[in-house]
Amino acid sequence: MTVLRLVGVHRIHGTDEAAVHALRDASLAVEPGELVAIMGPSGSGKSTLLNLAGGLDIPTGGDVLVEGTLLNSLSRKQLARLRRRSIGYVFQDLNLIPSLTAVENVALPLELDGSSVRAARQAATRCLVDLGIENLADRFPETMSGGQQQRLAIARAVVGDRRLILADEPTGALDSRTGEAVLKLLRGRCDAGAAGLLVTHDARHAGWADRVVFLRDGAIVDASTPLPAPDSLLGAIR
Ligand SMILES: Nc1ncnc2c1ncn2[C@@H]1O[C@H](COP(=O)(O)OP(=O)(O)OP(=O)(O)O)[C@@H](O)[C@H]1O
Repeated sequence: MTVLRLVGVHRIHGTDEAAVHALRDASLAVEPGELVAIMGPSGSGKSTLLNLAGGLDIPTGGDVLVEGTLLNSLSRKQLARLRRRSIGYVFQDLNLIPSLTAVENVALPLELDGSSVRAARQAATRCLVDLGIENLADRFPETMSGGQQQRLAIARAVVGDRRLILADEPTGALDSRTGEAVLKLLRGRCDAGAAGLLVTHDARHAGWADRVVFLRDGAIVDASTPLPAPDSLLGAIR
């Protein structure tokens, strides 16, 4: 089943003269296993698209469906539950909880969703193992490098088998090698069956995606296959 579908989606912020048409008639489908990069100039609507896909914002027109469920047909409570269960976010601002260890940070969304502490810890540990970062399990975020924190944020986004992963410039200020390692984790989750949307300004990062969707002034103006990322950068870690 298509994991994410946008059908003729519009988002207008503000009203009258102050109105900004942040997204215009955007249609997009992302299937299981696909990683789609979203590129475009600053202000072209990339974050708006991501927020709408994740149910953090409501379209002014059109439909957003996650695994066939129309988001604007849900009550607030149902939407919150769907977001917790099906959608993982990785933002530049990582929002890791400093007083919790890595495994506790990753377990938290599952506990909030009603899992027992024990089951949540087990699932979090499995997730850290899957992502190859189990060595971080008992560390607190402040003792980790930026790249380790970013990998942890990805673990928290994908724990519990979330089907849709939304990443807004997830490599932030990381050096290119660490950034590529973070993208490799995202790619791996998509290869394992999740659907991913990756907002990036960097064409090399888009090289990890199956498709690139270009936005300009809120409209999808092109969709293409990305250029392969240079072997020199990827050879060592892919
Ligand atoms: N809450 C808001 N109120 C008013 N205008 C907004 C709001 N959020 C976004 N916009 C406007 O909508 C347009 C699209 O913004 P958006 O953040 O989606 O672009 P972006 O492509 O993600 O930009 P960047 O690359 O700089 O993050 C911009 O003109 C922005 O100023």
